[in-house]
Amino acid sequence: MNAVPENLSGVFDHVFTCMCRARESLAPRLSLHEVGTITNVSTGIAKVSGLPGVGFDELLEFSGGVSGIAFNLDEDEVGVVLLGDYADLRAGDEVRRTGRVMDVAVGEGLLGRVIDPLGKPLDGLGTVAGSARLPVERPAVPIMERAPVTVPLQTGLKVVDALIPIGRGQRELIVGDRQTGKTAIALDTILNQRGKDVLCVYCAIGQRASAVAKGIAVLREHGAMEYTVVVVAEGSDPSGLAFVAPYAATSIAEHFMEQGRDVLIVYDDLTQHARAYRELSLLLRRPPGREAFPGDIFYIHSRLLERATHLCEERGGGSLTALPIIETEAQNISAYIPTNLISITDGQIYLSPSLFELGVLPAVDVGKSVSRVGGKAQRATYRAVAGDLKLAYAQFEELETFARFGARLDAATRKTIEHGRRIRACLKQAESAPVPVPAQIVVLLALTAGLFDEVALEKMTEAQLAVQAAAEGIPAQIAALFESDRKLLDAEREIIIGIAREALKPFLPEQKNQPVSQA
Ligand SMILES: Nc1ncnc2c1ncn2[C@@H]1O[C@H](COP(=O)(O)OP(=O)(O)OP(=O)(O)O)[C@@H](O)[C@H]1O
Repeated sequence: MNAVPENLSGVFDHVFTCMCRARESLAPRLSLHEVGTITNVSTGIAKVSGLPGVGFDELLEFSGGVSGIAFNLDEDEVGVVLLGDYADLRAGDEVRRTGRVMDVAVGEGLLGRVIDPLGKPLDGLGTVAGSARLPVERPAVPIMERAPVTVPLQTGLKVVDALIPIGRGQRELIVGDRQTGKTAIALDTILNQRGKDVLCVYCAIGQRASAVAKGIAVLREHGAMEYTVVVVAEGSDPSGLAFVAPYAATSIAEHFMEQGRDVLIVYDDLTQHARAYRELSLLLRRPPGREAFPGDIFYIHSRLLERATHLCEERGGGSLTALPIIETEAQNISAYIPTNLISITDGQIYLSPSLFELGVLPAVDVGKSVSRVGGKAQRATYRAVAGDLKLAYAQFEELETFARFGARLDAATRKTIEHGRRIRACLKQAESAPVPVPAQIVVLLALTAGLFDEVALEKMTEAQLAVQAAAEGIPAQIAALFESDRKLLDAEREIIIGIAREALKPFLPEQKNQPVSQA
């Protein structure tokens, strides 16, 4: 306690100071809150008046805990996209400004969780413990802070890793008709990141609840949820949630990337995202353009995918690889949304319904697929084998069309076709069964060396599984080279081919199944 001064004026001073302090502590703290009213509510949209100071993208609070984003700022009305159940909202209800933009919880606590784009848990495992919050809309990393794509992101799918390689920090589109295995490719890639120090974010947009549950079950079954965050906006959720879902998922992924981690994000799928945005824009009476999409439909996807990158060393060297999925109708990849996405991304994996019907799974059409930057990230061993393979496969596809007409073929052409059929058989792969790098390399080397050419087509699946299993026998010092930038020496190649030859013995015709002399 302060001592009371001895002279009288000092006492007055002291009393006065105390009174001032007391008044300050009693004074009510006033802060201004703008409160508006709803003038109209329709499907996922509200019109609000009486908020003259509201900013674009500002988060607004409605009664019942529903939030919304200020989307259209007109002179006397604000068009708001609703982010929750709007059934109880009525014209005349109050709307409050929050003075902030929408943000989402981020951090390690989200790994293994299934959440909605607002960060609410959907898995019944209690509240989500984020370590920080980040705005859902963030500017992309400036060019000067980006590094070239140099490290491969193994998908575990032979056809992709060998022929359409993806690098960490790349954006590779997965495009195809309905039910052609688009989700399966993305999920397999996530499964293959187990033990590879890559965190994953799977963002399901506008899908049926059963399809999402199936995907999550696959991830759980293979122990992939430990390093994965699942962000879900189901088909039955308001369009506003579907619209913000990929941005929120990207902020979650970016947080890991900024800590120097490698991250993979899957957007399944952006066709539904574009449709949700079209619905909101039409309800907000924005002018429709081609296919009734609003004028800024390209921008909503480019600003999203531009956030995927490989950061330079000064920024921690993390990376964010994006696998957006797009659904086409009747194989029309030149429709509006697919062409937009093709031009934004660094390549595409095209899935063909005709290959799917023929049972060539994954149904990747190698001719229409491309990876514009991943080739530079591909390891030297892969590049050496994959170069020959791509050429041989392209030749085969061309010749196969002629062969269908029953034309009489010369011996060389027949050989090319038979070899091509074996390449196709080797690139087939079951779902949820990613193949590790050594097993892929031994199969690909055996293929290019023509070892499979003597195996009957109907025995190919079994034969290549045997070769894959034999990869266990590759000496450790050679297996270590697969991760390095050095090409295999001829002697090392021979060792691997010898292992494959041994594994293939039981599948060769009788007369060939003799002990092979070294000569
Ligand atoms: N490599 C594979 N081997 C066997 N079956 C597969 C393979 N890839 C996909 N499938 C099967 O094909 C079907 C369609 O796969 P998926 O759901 O991934 O396709 P989609 O194109 O994502 O479908 P949608 O258009 O509904 O999103 C599924 O039943 C899946 O099990």
